[in-house]
Amino acid sequence: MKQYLDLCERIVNEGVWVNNERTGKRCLTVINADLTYDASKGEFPLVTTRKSYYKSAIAEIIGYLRGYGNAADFRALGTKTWDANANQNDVWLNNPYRKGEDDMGLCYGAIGRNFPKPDGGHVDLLKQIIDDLSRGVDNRGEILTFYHPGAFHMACLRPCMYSHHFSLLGDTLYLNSTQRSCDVPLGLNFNMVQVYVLLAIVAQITGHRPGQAFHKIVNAHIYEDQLELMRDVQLKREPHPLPTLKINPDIKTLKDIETWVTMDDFEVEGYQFHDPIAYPFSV
Ligand SMILES: Nc1nc(=O)c2c([nH]1)NC[C@@H]1CN(c3ccc(C(=O)N[C@@H](CCC(=O)O)C(=O)O)cc3)CN21
Ligand SMILES: O=c1ccn([C@H]2C[C@H](O)[C@@H](COP(=O)(O)O)O2)c(=O)[nH]1
Repeated sequence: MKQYLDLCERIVNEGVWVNNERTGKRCLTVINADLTYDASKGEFPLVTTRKSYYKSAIAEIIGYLRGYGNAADFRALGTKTWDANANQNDVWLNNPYRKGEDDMGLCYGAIGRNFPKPDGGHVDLLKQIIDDLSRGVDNRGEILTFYHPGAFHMACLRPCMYSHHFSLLGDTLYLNSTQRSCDVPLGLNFNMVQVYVLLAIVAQITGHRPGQAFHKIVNAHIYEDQLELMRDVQLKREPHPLPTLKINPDIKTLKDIETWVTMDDFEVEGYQFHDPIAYPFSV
């Protein structure tokens, strides 16, 4: 929690105003932040200085792992967070590749689970990684990437947290996740949860102990219409101790994640939080 609040303070104190053409808004911005979550100690990185909707965040990452490319599938899993990008952005609404209501196009898991090969066909990057890690193999390239510049024109948004690199040391699993662009009040609140859950659940289904997750952010920003709430409300609050996350131990395979897992399989214990803050969202 301290590293999140330190990043927010740093943006407020040292950030530089940058015009963003896509949203038409100005963002107070810093470059480079490195956050670490220690899953071996069960340090679940949940924001406590406002109510955090962690089930919604977990639904997003499970949807990516399932290869979803449709906001209705995300809603069925428990999050409405893709509705706006799928259905309210004029550039995407006018894109000839958009396949109707709720389509998000080729992004996130829709790419990573079905990555096009230049010589034809596709690769399921996640399945390859799970198969290797389950055999105790780390080939030093266990990278789940959602980043395909050749598909950007076929998606509602480029992936923000675009790369997840797994490593094995003995029986401990590590994760390095990289994010190119980060909406710190809204997105990061979710992304921290997602990095932790990704490490914890992949460790669980491949039979390893979760170690540390290293989360690299390149462009970290606060939108102009979020600044006052962050500076004058959220940053004035005292954080509570971190809660712990319990994942249903019956989840044992990638197939389980793909077929029956719901948000009821994730329980947070000991979550103390301050009142909700409704930050404006930029489509
Ligand atoms: N501008 C922007 N910021 C983001 O963080 C973001 C995007 N766009 N587009 C793609 C996804 C969608 N994400 C989102 C979208 C909405 C919320 C949001 O509204 N969160 C509220 C309520 C969540 C709920 O009730 O489920 C929050 O208070 O956290 C969070 C992340 C993260 N991403
Ligand atoms: O997981 C996510 C997804 C999105 N974001 C934020 C970061 C930016 O504010 C927008 C995306 O805009 P771009 O113009 O494509 O950079 O969404 C996030 O923080 N986390």
